[in-house]
Amino acid sequence: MPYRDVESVSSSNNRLITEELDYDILIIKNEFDRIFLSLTNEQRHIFLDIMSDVKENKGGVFFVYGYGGTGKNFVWKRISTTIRSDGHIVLNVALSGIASSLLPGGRTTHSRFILPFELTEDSVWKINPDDELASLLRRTSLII
Ligand SMILES: Nc1ncnc2c1ncn2[C@@H]1O[C@H](COP(=O)(O)OP(=O)(O)OP(=O)(O)O)[C@@H](O)[C@H]1O
Repeated sequence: MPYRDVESVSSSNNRLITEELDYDILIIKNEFDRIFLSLTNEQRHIFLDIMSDVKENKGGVFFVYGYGGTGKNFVWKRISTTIRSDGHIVLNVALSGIASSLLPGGRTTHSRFILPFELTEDSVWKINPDDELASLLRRTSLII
């Protein structure tokens, strides 16, 4: 018998990873189909650029700018449903609680990454490579 992959064994015991994979794929796929055809050309370009890096595991960083109501959250929903319907992990975070509630499965950045409340220019975020959160980050395809 082959040895079991250490990362996959620890993943199955990791509450944070289990939570992030605990989406109803059928509901996600329905949501995906609903949003699929309605992206504007500009939204489609953003979607394809980001998804291309995600699929090739390139580790890119994107900054998407747009006035209020121009459809940024709409693109995040489309990207999130695409990644989740493939059984992968996307973490949706925002600085404020209200903003995070607009994102599918959203959490505040402080809560998700267990950041210190008092942040200064010199703040350093430490994470132990053996922590559940570190394993979650290793399994994560995209952070929005
Ligand atoms: N391609 C689209 N097809 C249909 N509806 C869309 C599309 N893009 C955006 N919308 C709708 O337009 C409204 C505003 O979009 P959204 O909330 O994504 O904008 P936003 O840029 O994230 O706004 P804000 O910056 O204020 O949070 C929403 O009701 C959204 O469902």
